[in-house]
Amino acid sequence: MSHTILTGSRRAFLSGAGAMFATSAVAKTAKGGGQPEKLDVIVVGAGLAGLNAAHVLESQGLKVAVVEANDRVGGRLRTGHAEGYTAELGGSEVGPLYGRVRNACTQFNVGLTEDGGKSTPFVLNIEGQMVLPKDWASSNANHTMGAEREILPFLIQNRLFFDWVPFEDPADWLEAKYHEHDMSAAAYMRARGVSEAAIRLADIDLNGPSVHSVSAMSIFRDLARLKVEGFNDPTKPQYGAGNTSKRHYIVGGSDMLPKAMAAALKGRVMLKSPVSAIDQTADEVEVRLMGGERMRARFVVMAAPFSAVRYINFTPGLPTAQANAVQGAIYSATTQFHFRVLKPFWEADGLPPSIWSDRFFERAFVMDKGGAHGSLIVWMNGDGATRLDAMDLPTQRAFIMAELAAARPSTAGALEPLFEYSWEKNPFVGGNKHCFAAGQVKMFAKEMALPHGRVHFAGEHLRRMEPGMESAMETAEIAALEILERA
Ligand SMILES: Cc1cc2nc3c(=O)[nH]c(=O)nc-3n(C[C@H](O)[C@H](O)[C@H](O)COP(=O)(O)OP(=O)(O)OC[C@H]3O[C@@H](n4cnc5c(N)ncnc54)[C@H](O)[C@@H]3O)c2cc1C
Repeated sequence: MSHTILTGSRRAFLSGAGAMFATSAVAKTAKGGGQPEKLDVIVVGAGLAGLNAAHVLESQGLKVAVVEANDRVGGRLRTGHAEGYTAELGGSEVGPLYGRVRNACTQFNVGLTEDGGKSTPFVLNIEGQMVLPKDWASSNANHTMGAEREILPFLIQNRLFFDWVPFEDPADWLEAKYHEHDMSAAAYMRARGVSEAAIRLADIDLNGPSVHSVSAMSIFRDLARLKVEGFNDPTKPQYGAGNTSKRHYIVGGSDMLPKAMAAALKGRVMLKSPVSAIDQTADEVEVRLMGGERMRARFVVMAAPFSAVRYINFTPGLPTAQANAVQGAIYSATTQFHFRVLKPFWEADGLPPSIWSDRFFERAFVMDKGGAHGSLIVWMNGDGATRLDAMDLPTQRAFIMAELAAARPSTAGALEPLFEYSWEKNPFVGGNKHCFAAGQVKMFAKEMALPHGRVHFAGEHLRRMEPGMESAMETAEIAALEILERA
């Protein structure tokens, strides 16, 4: 069997713009009867979590290898490039309190900028009507009730849940006294007299599968953390220009950071190497790759999302709470379509450029980058994206363009497709972020991150305090420290 070892050439290989890995970098593993190489730690997954765990462990002298299922490092940090346009298809905003991400940028010589592009004002497109935000309260497309009528559809979730957050300190969300809030966001709203029309609109904006499945605790945890970073005006959106807290973006694209981190590792980063099984004894762990290769180490950091861990066989099996957390994990699907704007369609109809809609495309942000007239990004979350994932992406794209034109005829002929990406269709990621379904915080949130013998867990899905990229870094640090205490 032929193996490619990425050692000396790895740095140049990884830092090449848009580098794609043609060969799996599996080294010194054995198939069948050969003697597998002994490592201190095998890290599964080359997202931020896996790469950060590998760095912390290497910095303490441990021998580490990273195995990655896909043909690239970075996981949910993924940047597309077209002439004059850099498209972030995954994580991009570096929050003001992302100490670990910011440190890593300094350590690995990756730049940060405040310039992430500017978004533009929205027009609402509800029940086939174009409604200016100032006219929403009196619009006949607005079926919400009483004081709700004043709240713009994309602010309903923020506005309502912000006032209901039951804990001040985001670290408190695991405490048993808050378990009574661990019910679906829809049930939570209903119990507080929110109209069905408002619940339906809140569902469109949710970054989770659906308000009917996601626990209110998932929303509270996010909002409590946002409050700490200074988001204290729920009359503004969390995203885009509405969020005034200082955010940064990675120069050259978000995936520059994981590429730099991978290039700086001493050990191997093995691409196209999906792990299929983890067998452990009291002394060591054997990791089996889908190709049949086996590797051994004293410990494993499992930094794959639970949506992918569910396809890995563990012997002995995971404890019940953790197995339930893996099998029951729900992820928010996200699909994005990026278009270059060929002509300023908003000048033709005199409406604000961006659109927030109850049609399939949900959100269409016009940004000031990507050409003379900027770009348009369609961003679908949750069940809305899942509904379309049965179609292949080109079919989805054609459908979305038709939907945009039906909502707003001036977009016809005004958009040139650039990129599209569905996170749910990536079987090794499965979605944008982990959410708890109703009842799951109570059922297993405390146990899901515990080590299973010699296997330690890391990744965004195990977040305690921090969100997004920072949570990947934080949980990796915890897993690495747990191992260092035992090594
Ligand atoms: C559209 C989108 C927008 C986002 N926006 C932001 C934002 O603005 N700010 C922010 O902070 N965060 C944002 N995030 C979230 C952020 O990107 C993630 O939280 C973070 O990158 C997750 O890192 P991770 O290492 O935990 O997981 P991942 O990045 O998913 O890495 C896991 C890795 O494990 C690999 N893997 C899976 N199964 C196996 C297997 N069997 N064998 C080997 N390898 C395997 C996967 O291929 C993957 O590379 C966004 C995410 C998305 C998708």
